Amino acid sequence: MLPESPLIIALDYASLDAALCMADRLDPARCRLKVGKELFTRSGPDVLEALHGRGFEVFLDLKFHDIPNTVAGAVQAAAEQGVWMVNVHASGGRRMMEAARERLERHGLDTRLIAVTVLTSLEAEDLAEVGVMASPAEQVERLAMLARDSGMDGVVCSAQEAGRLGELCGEAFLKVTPGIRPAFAATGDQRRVMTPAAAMAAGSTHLVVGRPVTRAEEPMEALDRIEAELGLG
Ligand SMILES: O=C(O)c1cc(=O)[nH]c(=O)n1[C@@H]1O[C@H](COP(=O)(O)O)[C@@H](O)[C@H]1O
Repeated sequence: MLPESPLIIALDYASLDAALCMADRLDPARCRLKVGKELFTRSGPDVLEALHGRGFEVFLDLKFHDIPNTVAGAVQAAAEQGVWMVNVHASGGRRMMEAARERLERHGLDTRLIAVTVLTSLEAEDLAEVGVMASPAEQVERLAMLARDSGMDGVVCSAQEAGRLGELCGEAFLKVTPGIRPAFAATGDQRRVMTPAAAMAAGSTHLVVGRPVTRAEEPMEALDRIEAELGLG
């Protein structure tokens, strides 16, 4: 792993075969991989074993959100399968996040544990519809501070919020930012987006990139262009 590579490629595929086909075109020295809900629900832990076997570090993105005991058990199960990072929803609250942290510590598991703040697909009107009257930026700040105080290693947020969170929660607090759109890629369903270089300049520690690489006609070329933009490699 290039220690300086902040890139996490989202393997959002409907089958293990399709996911491994893409993984085989990527290089574990140049990126980490993210396994999300669709792929994991279809393939189960086999996908983790297959990716670990190919030398990739994996972010298991299942965004757990449930009562504390249930989330702690799920986080433990993920960590015991050797994943590099796992996440929960910060809106699950302090006791849920603390239970997850405590469970990892009790079992000596060093998987990074981060919390999702406000999804990058949501805008102010969407929050208002679910009864959150704060702006996305305010809600992200509130949830990030709660996540830090509850023992999380960092948060998932939009790059637009990463700078402010650096001031509030410190540089070492991880800011994992999806909604990354290089100039050559379509925005799609994302709302709060930024280019890779702008996202790093804004204070992101890791960039989650999905379709701009995985749907590109030449995924490696897309990765090359992002690395060039970031001055990597
Ligand atoms: O937790 C995430 O990774 C995540 C949080 C969020 O707020 N927004 C978001 O897009 N994601 C994930 O980041 C990836 C973005 O993929 P692309 O939009 O294809 O680049 C998807 O796998 C999403 O599930």
